Amino acid sequence: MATTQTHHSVHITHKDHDLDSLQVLPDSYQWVQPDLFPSLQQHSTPLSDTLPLIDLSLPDAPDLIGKALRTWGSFQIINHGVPLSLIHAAQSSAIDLFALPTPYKLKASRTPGTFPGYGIARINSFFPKRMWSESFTIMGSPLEHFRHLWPHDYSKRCDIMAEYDRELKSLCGRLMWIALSELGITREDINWAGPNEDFKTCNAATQLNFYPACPDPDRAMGLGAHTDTTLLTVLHQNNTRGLQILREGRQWVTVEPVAGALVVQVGDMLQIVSNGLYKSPFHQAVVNRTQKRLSVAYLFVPPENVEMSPHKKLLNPTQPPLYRPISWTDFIRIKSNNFDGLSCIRVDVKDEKQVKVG
Ligand SMILES: C=C1C[C@]23C[C@H]1CC[C@H]2[C@@]12CCC[C@@](C)(C(=O)O1)[C@H]2[C@@H]3C(=O)O
Ligand SMILES: O=C(O)CCC(=O)C(=O)O
Ligand SMILES: [Fe+2]
Repeated sequence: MATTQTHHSVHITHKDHDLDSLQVLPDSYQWVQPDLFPSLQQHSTPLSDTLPLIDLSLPDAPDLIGKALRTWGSFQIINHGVPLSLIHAAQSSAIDLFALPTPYKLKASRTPGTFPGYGIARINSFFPKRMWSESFTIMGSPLEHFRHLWPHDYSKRCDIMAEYDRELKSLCGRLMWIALSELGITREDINWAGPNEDFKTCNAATQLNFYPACPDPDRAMGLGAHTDTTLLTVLHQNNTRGLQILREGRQWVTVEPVAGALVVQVGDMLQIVSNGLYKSPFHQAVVNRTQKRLSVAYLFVPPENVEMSPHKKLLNPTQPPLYRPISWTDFIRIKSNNFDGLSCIRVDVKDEKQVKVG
């Protein structure tokens, strides 16, 4: 069961395992599925569904996106405008990074209490066992870290990541307006989209995730089930399966890799703004015996210190706000101690009648 207790540090030290070199799965990696989804066992009829794949260049895209957001909280897109060459360049930097000798990677480790750098996922602290993965987080410029990793070759790689950030930020801005207009929210209704109303004042992190081939994949977990603390997450996975999304709280559905496609997911902050009409789906990444897997996730978050709240256009006496206003900075702090962050900011049922709507 995921608890608020920290089981072990999320900072890698030289004593940690080099996953590539292990022939058997150590006990510390033998995953215990948390008791988070009790209904998973009760339903034996499979939902024979696949995640919607939407062509962003077609006129019916907004309508299809609206439907996918209300049901899955996720979809894949093609013809999204992000150059494939750029996606591949980012991916190949990630491949090079994780292939570096461990001492190099450790020189670029996350410092405690901060997000950027090399290490293991923040959510590891909520689970009793270790996850079969490594990650590198970029927030702002990766220059200081990249200088350690590639002393002679960091500048070109910084440029690629800066370009990736620009392209993905502009895609996220487009997707935000589609998601909001499907709820009847227009440009006049949002005061935190920035001077050009393109959400460029939002922040973002690019997370490189690496899952080495695993000697005992059925008993291991790449990245445990979680929801993202974002408005939107836009993810590219290489051609190896692994990402699974929890459908209707009752079945894990594998997201099939589609060349050049990007997976879009609702994060907790958009669940708050949409007052629960869009839900951030639980997702996890499983591993396999023969292939290494790589994903590049773009985590798009609200501007700093701006409170997000259920949008007033969505509220009425029968639909009161479900969450109290909160900034990303305060919410990520809550989530660092609580696995289920949203339940901490839910407006109590008994208080609901007293909340003024308008
Ligand atoms: C912008 C973000 C979002 C973060 C924190 C910060 C930088 C790294 C992100 C992730 C990426 C991997 C899953 C996650 C759960 C994790 O452990 O680190 C994410 C987390 C969150 O969504 O809460
Ligand atoms: O590797 C994946 O497919 C999932 C990554 C993920 O969930 C994340 O980075 O937040
Ligand atoms: Fe995630």
